[in-house]
Amino acid sequence: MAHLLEGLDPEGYDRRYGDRELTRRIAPYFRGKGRALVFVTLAVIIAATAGSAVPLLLARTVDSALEDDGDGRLVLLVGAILVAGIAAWLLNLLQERTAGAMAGDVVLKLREHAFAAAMRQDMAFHDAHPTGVVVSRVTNDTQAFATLITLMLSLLGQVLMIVILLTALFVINVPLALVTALVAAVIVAVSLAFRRAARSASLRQQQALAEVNGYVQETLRGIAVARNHSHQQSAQDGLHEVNRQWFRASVRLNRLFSGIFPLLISLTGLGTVAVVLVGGHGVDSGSVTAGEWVLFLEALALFWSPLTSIASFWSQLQQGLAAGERVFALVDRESTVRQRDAIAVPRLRGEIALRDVHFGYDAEHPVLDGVSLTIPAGRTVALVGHTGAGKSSVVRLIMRAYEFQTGSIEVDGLDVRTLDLDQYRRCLGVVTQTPFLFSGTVADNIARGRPGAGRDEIEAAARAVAGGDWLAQLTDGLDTPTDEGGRNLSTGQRQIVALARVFLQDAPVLILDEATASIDPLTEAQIQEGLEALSADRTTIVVAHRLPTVRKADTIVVVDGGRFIEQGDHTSLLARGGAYSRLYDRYFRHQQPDDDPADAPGPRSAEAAPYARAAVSASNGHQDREGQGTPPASTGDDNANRDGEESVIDGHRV
Ligand SMILES: Nc1ncnc2c1ncn2[C@@H]1O[C@H](COP(=O)(O)OP(=O)(O)OP(=O)(O)O)[C@@H](O)[C@H]1O
Repeated sequence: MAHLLEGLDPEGYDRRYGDRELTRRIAPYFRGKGRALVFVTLAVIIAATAGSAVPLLLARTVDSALEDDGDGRLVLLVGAILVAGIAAWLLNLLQERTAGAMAGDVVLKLREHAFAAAMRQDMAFHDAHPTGVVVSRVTNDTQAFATLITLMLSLLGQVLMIVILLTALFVINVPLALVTALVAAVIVAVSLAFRRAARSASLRQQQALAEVNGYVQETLRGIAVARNHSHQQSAQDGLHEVNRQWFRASVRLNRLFSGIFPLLISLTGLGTVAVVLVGGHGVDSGSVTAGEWVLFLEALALFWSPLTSIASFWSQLQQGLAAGERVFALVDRESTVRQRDAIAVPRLRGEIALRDVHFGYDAEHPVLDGVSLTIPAGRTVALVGHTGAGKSSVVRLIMRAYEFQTGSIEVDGLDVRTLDLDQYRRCLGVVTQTPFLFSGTVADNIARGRPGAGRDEIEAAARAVAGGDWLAQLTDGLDTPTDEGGRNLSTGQRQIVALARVFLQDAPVLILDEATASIDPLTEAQIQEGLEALSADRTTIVVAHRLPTVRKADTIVVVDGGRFIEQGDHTSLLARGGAYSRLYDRYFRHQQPDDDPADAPGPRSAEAAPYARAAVSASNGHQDREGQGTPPASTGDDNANRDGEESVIDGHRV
């Protein structure tokens, strides 16, 4: 059977929880529900007792009729059967309603916890685990786990009824009760043996379903790419693959369940034959009354349902337990971004220092190789370099999206790992290359910068970017609807909305990853205007792709192969005639139609190239290193400059 499950491994953070541990984890979700629990338990007990009374009274009625006890007694017995039946039905109804409400409440809380756990994970987690798979845990698995509650109660009622009836059977006739108990024991033993296999098969099936969810979600998110590159067939093939895994897991589960039922039915059939034979013999010899014989047969029929449904319960029960394991694995997963302390940071001045920071997304591939940089509060630093050099990784570390391996990052002299993470992140205004907008309106998205902000504050933030002129390009100004992700807005417009959002947020530190996608000159001018206004009095770190941003930065840091190879301002770096000068010559200069002759690249005299902002310092600690002078990602002429380029070696302190 192992080949059926090839390629379906649990996710890295999955683990097995024992039943006891799962029970311990679920118990807190019932806090404050003591009365409801007591009521449900009592209702289950009374309903099971009333339900067991029905066959006992029935047996008594048969004997009474045969013994000719009189009509009055018969009517009394029939009335008692009716009352017991109605009581059992009514209590079961009330019990199920109360338990249903309780289960719903548990789903509410569990789902919120699972969602919070997914939200607090580091970006490495989200890189490794497709969104659809995580969504499946937060939605489907929480629900599947909560159905356990109603299932357990129903099982409890059934088992209780079996215990009451079996006790009565032993009191009435021990040999016949032994035959009945033996049949029941065999059925339960077979069901229990089936338990382990069913649980692991259910787990596999749910994993496979989550894989399908994840694949479909990811493919649909990238639908434009799939279409543009005629990837539809390969996308379909990919679905076929994950769908086959789900199919194999489902077939295995189905095989397990389809095998168990015929076996259980046959066992019960044999048991009935035995009770008929032994009971008939007992009636013949006078040791058993006809009513008691009927009771034993009736009991076996009554047992059959709960005993066999123990097996069918297993299906849901195992699915519920497996789902619980998956939910708690998510809740228990520790983010790799770990804070050692939670120092309050109501407001930062904005001085940022990286000291000998080493970082890799995984252990085998170092991305940042001992980078150091100090940015005084209120200054602007532009990170420039070729695609994959490590620019975005630097800002991701400052944002605490990933954990760095060694070195330190300090803000206002405090180790970033000791700060209250939520408060710290609120101090960072982040604008990514293609900002994500939520469905709603442009105003709603700006308002996310400061929840609770009034309309006038939102309007003021919108006007702070290019005087609000950009609103005229939208169909409905601030009330223009936005699709999920902001698909109905251009990349430039999305960046403007994100800038306005940061204006409202009024964060002391601004982190901007400039769009590499082409943006029309008007929008670019508006973004520049907004950026200038925003960065005026706050620390700004820009992953820069545009000349105006680079030129205006207090310090430009050239990133190459995970190292900071040059730092200085535009004029001084041009004067050096090094890596920046070549970047400028081959990339940035072309962005400026009216080339400033003063900007012509090439070595300059030291006097002509004073390093501006002496307070900004950076060093990579790697002297005399060969670099590559290739242009950034968006130039489109990467290959032309990749090879054979002399590189500047620069480990100086500014
Ligand atoms: N989430 C990730 N998981 C694993 N590796 C990554 C991840 N993001 C980036 N990398 C790798 O880290 C290196 C640096 O990437 P980074 O995004 O920092 O470069 P960049 O200089 O910002 O490039 P670009 O200008 O193209 O955005 C690259 O080799 C890249 O492949």
